[in-house]
Amino acid sequence: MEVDKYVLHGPVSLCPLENTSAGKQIYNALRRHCHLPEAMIDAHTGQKLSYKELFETSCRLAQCLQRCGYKRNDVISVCSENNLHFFSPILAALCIGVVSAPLNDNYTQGELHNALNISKPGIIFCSEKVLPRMLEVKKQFSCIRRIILLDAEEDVGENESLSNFILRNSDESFRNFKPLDFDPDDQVAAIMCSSGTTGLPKGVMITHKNLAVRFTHVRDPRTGTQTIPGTTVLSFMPFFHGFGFCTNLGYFLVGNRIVMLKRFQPELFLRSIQDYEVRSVLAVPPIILFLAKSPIVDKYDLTSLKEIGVGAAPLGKEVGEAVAKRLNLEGIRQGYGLTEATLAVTFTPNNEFRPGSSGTVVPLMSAKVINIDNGESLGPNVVGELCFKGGLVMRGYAGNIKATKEAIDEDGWLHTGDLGYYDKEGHFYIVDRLKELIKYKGFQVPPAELEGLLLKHPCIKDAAVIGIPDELAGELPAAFVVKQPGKKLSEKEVFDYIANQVSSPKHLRGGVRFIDEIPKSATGKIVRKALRELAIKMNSKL
Ligand SMILES: Nc1ncnc2c1ncn2[C@@H]1O[C@H](COS(=O)(=O)NC(=O)c2csc(-c3nc4ccc(O)cc4s3)n2)[C@@H](O)[C@H]1O
Repeated sequence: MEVDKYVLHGPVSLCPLENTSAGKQIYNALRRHCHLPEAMIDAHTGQKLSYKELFETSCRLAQCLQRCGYKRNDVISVCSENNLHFFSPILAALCIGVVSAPLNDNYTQGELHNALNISKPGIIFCSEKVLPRMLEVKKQFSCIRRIILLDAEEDVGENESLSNFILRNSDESFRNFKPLDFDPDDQVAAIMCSSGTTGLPKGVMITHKNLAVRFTHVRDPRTGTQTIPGTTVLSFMPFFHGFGFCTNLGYFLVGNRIVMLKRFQPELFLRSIQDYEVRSVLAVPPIILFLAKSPIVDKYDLTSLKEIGVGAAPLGKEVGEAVAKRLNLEGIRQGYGLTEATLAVTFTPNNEFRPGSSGTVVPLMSAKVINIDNGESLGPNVVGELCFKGGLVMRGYAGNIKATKEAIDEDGWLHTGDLGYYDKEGHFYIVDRLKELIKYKGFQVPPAELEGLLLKHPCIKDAAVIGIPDELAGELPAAFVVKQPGKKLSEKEVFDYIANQVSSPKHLRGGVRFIDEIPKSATGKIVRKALRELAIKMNSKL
């Protein structure tokens, strides 16, 4: 173990790290939970999926994929709003070493094109809502051999419904299906979209080993009550994002009763907690702000709620304290995570609530805070870049060795691009972001992606995008634009130009500002700090 006195190590894991694939672990867990009547409940319709149904559907799908010639390292994609069967193909893929590439169901065709270029799936499981876009994009990808509808009762054109795909490609011999054996450290389980510290979205390769480490956390009683089979949890984070993806896999492993929302709807969110007597929920800061401020919260009986976890973006200390007081909780469990490290790498351990802190290092991980000028490890209460090492760190970015080496150094330390510090008791506090990444309501907005689109506009000579602080959303994407000489262009035209090409979180809600020149360093990098200061000055004149 690292001897540097300023390296912090997570506590000894209370659950043994199983050296088997995540697929085998999930298979064995689902089989164990077959007596539990409810795995997932759709809060919109009341429709239920039992653990027996989830287990059998996943085994049947594994048999289907094998019969369709899918082997280890082949890729499937799932592109759908949260759905009862979102995870069935993913659980099947985990069992046979096929890689899952979940995609944002709100992606435009252009965004889907970029993402599919990374993962190149053979089958896409999508919802009827996504199908039209997927059919258009499919024309440019010869690798895509099938599109299967997760939420259709019957086939749609030549695209099979999930039930018909299973009917036509599996039989009762699925009961003999057994997950394959392979080295968990060697096998990629999922490719998740993330832009990392800079540039365009990349494909984060999460291995079976990464998931196995996460699975030790979900069974660790120090991480909360979600560790108890049958505990009812509310799940509404997008399943395609690392936060929702990995937490739900953990819920299945434990045998939780998952009440699912397709997206956050205030009344349904509160009514679901009340009616299903939800005990635990994971959320992003905007939802915590809602719980702190909305008058409708008092209309519902939320006394079943004993645990709220939050992460993916900064949470104001006062907001967390206000919600804990309003809901009669000891505190809000904060976690800090990134897609490149599977899920949370720091987390509020049992009953060690520190307002404003994102918790302590999780088991099987190590952390250090480094001086960004000389790379030296820093002691407590000194701000520097957060770095993490251990079993949660991704394999790398798919097909991008250069970006991988920029993120993970030769000693295996993941450089997060986040600034923070830890106190004398090892509680971490996130202070700011070194990296370009903008977080709008917990969603990633890569400036480079929007800058690339802006530079394609005939009236735009140069452009830069930054995040403007916002109490509700965290940050709002804002553009600085240099017009081509003699060209006319309005702020609304720029806003609409971007909005027509990208999904909602990337819209320029922070505004569009025209300037004569984008500030750049000697190496041609955009000086975003100068733009943040300019935005403050310009706003102060509004
Ligand atoms: N707690 C936090 N405070 C401040 N910023 C936070 C943060 N967590 C992520 N971030 C920011 O999001 C960036 C990463 O964005 S990302 O790639 O989209 N990934 C994520 O945001 C991400 C992936 S998993 C995950 C979490 N899992 C959890 C499980 C339990 C729990 O209680 C809390 C959490 S947070 N977050 C980080 O680099 C950082 O800039």
